Amino acid sequence: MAGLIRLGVNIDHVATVRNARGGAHPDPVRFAKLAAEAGADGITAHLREDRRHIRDADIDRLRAEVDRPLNLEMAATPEMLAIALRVKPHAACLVPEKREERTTEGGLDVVGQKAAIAPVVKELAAEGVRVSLFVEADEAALEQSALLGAAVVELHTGTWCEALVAGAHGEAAREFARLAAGARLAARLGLEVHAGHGLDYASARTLAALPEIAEFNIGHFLIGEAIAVGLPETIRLMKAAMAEGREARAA
Ligand SMILES: CC(=O)[C@@H](O)[C@H](O)COP(=O)(O)O
Ligand SMILES: NCC(=O)COP(=O)(O)O
Repeated sequence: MAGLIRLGVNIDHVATVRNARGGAHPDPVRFAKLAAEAGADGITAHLREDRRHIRDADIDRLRAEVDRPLNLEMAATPEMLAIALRVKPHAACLVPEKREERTTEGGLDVVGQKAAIAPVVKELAAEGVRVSLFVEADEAALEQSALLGAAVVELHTGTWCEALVAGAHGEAAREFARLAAGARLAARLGLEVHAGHGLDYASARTLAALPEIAEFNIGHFLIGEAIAVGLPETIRLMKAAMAEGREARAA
């Protein structure tokens, strides 16, 4: 039987909530520590070029304060490369980025952009950073990823997850078959196989059956669920604080 799949917890959207008010609360580093205590195998954070959620200082603190491997998601740009070489995360996952997108919309064009990606992979690897390429589960992308010298590919699961949520059964079945074939090919090419984007309990359960997959990176769903699951206790603590204030006044 294949070993257990590692879980990388993406804390981007703690920072999204923090930034909505421009203050320091909630703190993504606190959530990363809680995730680590709860069994997360790694922490993932995407430092977008527009800094819409995670910021440079978050990355520095995640590296310094959290006792789990940090997977830094980044565009393959000179600015991000300089940051990664300074921070030296455990891993760097190169992802495509568009300013106007709400979230990552697909895999990296490793074939069309190989000239730009190759030196980034090389420099990171030379500094001991494990390089992962976030790609579609397609033959050309996987073969090119191996040629580029990446240690890992993270298969983009977003299209499959969207089809599942929409109840588009035919498309979901085709996408799952593509992911399964991609995972097999990537493993044959000597790449470690990760998967992520849009995963929830149901899709993670289904995808975990693929024996080649070593790691999932999951964020948006986990943070959304954490708000729901954590709300009752938070309300209890707030009511207790309010009652204590009243009692103190009466005393
Ligand atoms: C690369 C990927 O699929 C995501 O982890 C990415 O970080 C999504 O970006 P947002 O967190 O900004 O939605
Ligand atoms: N690389 C995928 C990731 O880190 C989390 O993606 P999502 O669960 O926030 O969609």
